[in-house]
Amino acid sequence: MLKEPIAVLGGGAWGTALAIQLARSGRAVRLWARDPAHVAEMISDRENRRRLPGAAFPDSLQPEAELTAALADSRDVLIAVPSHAFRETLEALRANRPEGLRLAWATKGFEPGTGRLAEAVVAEVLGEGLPMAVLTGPTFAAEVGRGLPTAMTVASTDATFAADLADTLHGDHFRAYTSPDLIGAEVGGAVKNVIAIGAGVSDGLGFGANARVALITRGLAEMIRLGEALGGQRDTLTGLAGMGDLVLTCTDDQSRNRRFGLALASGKSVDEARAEIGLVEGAMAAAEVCRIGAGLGIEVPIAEQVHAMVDQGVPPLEAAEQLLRRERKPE
Ligand SMILES: NC(=O)C1=CN([C@@H]2O[C@H](COP(=O)(O)OP(=O)(O)OC[C@H]3O[C@@H](n4cnc5c(N)ncnc54)[C@H](OP(=O)(O)O)[C@@H]3O)[C@@H](O)[C@H]2O)C=CC1
Ligand SMILES: O=C(CO)COP(=O)(O)O
Repeated sequence: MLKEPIAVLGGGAWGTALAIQLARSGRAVRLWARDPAHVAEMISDRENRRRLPGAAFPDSLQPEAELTAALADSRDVLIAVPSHAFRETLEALRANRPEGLRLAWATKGFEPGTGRLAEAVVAEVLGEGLPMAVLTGPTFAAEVGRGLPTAMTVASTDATFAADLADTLHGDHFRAYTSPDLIGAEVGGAVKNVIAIGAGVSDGLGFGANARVALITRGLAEMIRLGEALGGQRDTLTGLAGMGDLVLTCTDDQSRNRRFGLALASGKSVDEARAEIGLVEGAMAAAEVCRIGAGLGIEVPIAEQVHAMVDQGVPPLEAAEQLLRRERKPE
């Protein structure tokens, strides 16, 4: 087990839950958040009351307000900020780049506005050749914070880095599976959020269990088509990082993406739903899934209707009817 520190960048629910899980192994963890007042609260409370209340910090977890301090003795860095803040965080990291950097991220989404995968953004900002890993899978932060049984995927281009991360995360109630398929893992985590908005809308409109499962299954088909075309593997997309996370997010109200869909179906506007729920990655990713699909000549009909509702003001019932009116075709 590695004892050298790891820095977690991002003091949201997920950065905090992962920092706690990494620290449960006894490894030193520096948790950096951008707001010094928030960090001061975490230092005195020994928990993140703003974002993950009730999950006590293990002794080896140290909140940090200064990025330079968080990175001073950590060559392993895990980014857990939202996708819209990913590039900016990489740029801050570049300015303080540790010697021998190995970079992981737990962000789920494509870069808003460009549709780039996170690994492409990493290569652009930090250069090629860096050991990279994605932490993903069906993992609600609150449940990880409470120590409830969880399984996740650690996908990496570097087998040693994957093994080091998985060893640190793995524990009595936590199973970390390794994979070499970074792209499949990334696409699964980004696309499932879009489909979960659709599942929330469907349930909110009262469509029932048949429609929900039809969306999940046909959503998986969209995810696999897109993921394979981008270079990901089918096994990854039908595993924890793809189907697992898709089912979790489409079926449980802990999901913000699902709740956003429920809110739209109840008549709330996109802005009202966002204000109520906070971060909704799928609302940003829908346009990017459509952009990537169009570029590759791949059909993504569910993502298109989510994009229409979120970005073009199409009412939920009309979007659902568009999907139902599509031509009959072989499965
Ligand atoms: N929550 C979950 O269960 C899971 C989340 N994820 C993914 O993790 C990522 C983060 O989500 P989550 O932690 O839940 O989000 P939260 O909404 O809980 O928190 C977002 C955090 O990001 C911080 N942040 C926003 N912009 C910046 C920035 N420019 N620089 C630094 N920090 C910034 C916010 O800081 P501030 O508090 O100051 O606003 C906040 O602490 C998302 O991509 C999500 O899909 C993945 C798996 C599970
Ligand atoms: O990614 C998640 C669980 O795996 C969290 O999903 P939400 O962002 O929809 O809450």
